[in-house]
Amino acid sequence: MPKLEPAENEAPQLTSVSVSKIEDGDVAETCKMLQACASDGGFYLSLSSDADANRHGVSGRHPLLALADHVFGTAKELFSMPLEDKMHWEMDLWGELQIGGYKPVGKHSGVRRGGQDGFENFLVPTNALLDMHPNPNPYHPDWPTPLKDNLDQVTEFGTLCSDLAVRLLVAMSKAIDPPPATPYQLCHRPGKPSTTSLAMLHYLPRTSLVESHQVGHMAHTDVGSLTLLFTSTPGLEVYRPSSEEWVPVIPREGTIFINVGDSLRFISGGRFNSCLHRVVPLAGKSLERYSLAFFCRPELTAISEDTEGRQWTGEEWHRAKYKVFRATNHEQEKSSLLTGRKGFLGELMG
Ligand SMILES: O=C(O)CCC(=O)C(=O)O
Ligand SMILES: [Fe+2]
Repeated sequence: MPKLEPAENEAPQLTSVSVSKIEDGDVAETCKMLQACASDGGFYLSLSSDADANRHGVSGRHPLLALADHVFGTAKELFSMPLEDKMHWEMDLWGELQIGGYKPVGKHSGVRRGGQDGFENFLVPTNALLDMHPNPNPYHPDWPTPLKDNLDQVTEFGTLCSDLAVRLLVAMSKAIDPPPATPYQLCHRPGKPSTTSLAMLHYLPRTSLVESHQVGHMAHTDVGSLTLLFTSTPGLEVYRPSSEEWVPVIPREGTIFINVGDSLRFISGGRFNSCLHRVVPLAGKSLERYSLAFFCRPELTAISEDTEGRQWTGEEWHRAKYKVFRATNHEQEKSSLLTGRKGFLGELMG
């Protein structure tokens, strides 16, 4: 008998850990995080706690959350621009690494077989924000107005996300037994060129503008090392390998979701699992969804080995993976690049 989709209130819980406990060196909390990386490949990270109230002032609200609110505002302004204006920044015009620019709805496969995706996104390469050289992508000084007007906050948000990702990598490297030959953070040195990027995503409500075959976000594992995901709207699901079921990620106040990508799976010698996830359509037709995803990715020249012993630089893996996002379902099924499993697309049934 097919497994029932779990109702929200009986969802098998994904692990939740507190950032302040991890940063205070709490061994049990850090082990919980490592276990989640090895099993589901993802976990909730709570940024708010009593300890944070002391650290960050009376409100106890982590500065990253306040900045995220601001960047959501920027994203909403940006996506409300006319399509023809947004297309000036179409990601293919921007640069061949596809770590910057605008992706219109329907460019990639979607969550239903044979269909297309149901979201638009705008990617901001953090290299360009911090104006690094050499830069893998041409710097595009002429940002869309909403981004230009809020560049300081967006830059600060990217910097804080990057700091947090690196602190998590440090905690992981310290706690894992046996310790890695190269601590994970040394492949993610801030200031070194990488494909690290910040994505603003907008899942459109199902109106006449969005065809019925343009739905959600296909099942995939992320190309990089750690993804920091911010959203207040459900829709994201994680595939739990141990029970072969999709588990919903339910947004919680003061909490973000972290997932392990392919690069960290490789760097960890396969001890971590890359989180297989997808975004399914919302129940209400008129609902729309915004999310922010900070993709912490290894340095362009960092070398890691996949589970079949093949070596990749950060850049090579990135290029191989992006090709498959645009392939047909038939092509995608032939390799394990997209979902980590050959012949498994994890599409939404029914
Ligand atoms: O929007 C989301 O919740 C997930 C986005 C995502 O998985 C991605 O862009 O890689
Ligand atoms: Fe993803």
